[in-house]
Amino acid sequence: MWRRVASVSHLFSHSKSTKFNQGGSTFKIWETFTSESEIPTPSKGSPFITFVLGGPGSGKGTQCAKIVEAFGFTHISAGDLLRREIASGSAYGSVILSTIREGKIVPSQVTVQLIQKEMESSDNYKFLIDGFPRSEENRKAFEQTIGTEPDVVLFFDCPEQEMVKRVLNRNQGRVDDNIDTIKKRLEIFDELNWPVINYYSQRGKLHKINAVGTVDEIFEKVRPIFAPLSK
Ligand SMILES: Nc1ncnc2c1ncn2[C@@H]1O[C@H](COP(=O)(O)OP(=O)(O)O)[C@@H](O)[C@H]1O
Ligand SMILES: Nc1ccn([C@@H]2O[C@H](COP(=O)(O)OP(=O)(O)O)[C@@H](O)[C@H]2O)c(=O)n1
Ligand SMILES: [Mg+2]
Repeated sequence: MWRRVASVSHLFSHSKSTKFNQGGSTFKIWETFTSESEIPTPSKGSPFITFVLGGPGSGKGTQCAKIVEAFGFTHISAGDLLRREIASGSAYGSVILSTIREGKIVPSQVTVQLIQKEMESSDNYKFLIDGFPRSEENRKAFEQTIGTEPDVVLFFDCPEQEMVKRVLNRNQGRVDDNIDTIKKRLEIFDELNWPVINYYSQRGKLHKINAVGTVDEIFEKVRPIFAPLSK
């Protein structure tokens, strides 16, 4: 199993701040530009962790598949792990299912344990953790249990209308891909996601990517972030 050896500092040559309103409060996020940010050098023996954030239908899973192909990451989708848990008939299955149906967030303890098991059973050291953390609670639980922070955080920024259109056309038979659940998921995303984004933005780890365009166009914005890594 891998063990974290040392953290590497992150240098960002360029950043700007943007103000936005959320629930009546004003937040300021520091944006870093993907083309001008540097990522730490990964080494075998310590995990290189990328969190992949974005609303439902923003294209996280689709871009993860491209990153895996180009850069040899192991893709761990929190949603897929939870759906697998339901399908396996586990004791947590029914509570996970009703939580997903309501568009809410499964208790972090459950999700982090599933992610930890996947990481520990992998021979790889480069991980894409997709759809996680979806809340500050998720983020803190990961840090406490795994004992480390991500090296890179991607945020696929997509307008709501586009996300709704994509989710309704996804056609994977998911219980949460219907208009009622999508509305709830977007509300929860809006409420819980921004503090996480803000946190990583302030730590200089956030790469915000405009998720509108073709899959290939978006991947061309992702590619330079990982270019220093070999497959
Ligand atoms: N850039 C894109 N333009 C149009 N449709 C897309 C794009 N990226 C992904 N999709 C489609 O949108 C749906 C949601 O994509 P997915 O990768 O599952 O998003 P997420 O994991 O963020 O929910 C899928 O049907 C996918 O094929
Ligand atoms: N960290 C996470 C990730 C997903 N989930 C649940 O799983 C659902 C589906 O997550 P997903 O990542 O597969 O969804 P998409 O954003 O890919 O559409 C979420 O709406 C939550 O109900 C969670 O509770 N906690
Ligand atoms: Mg997904």
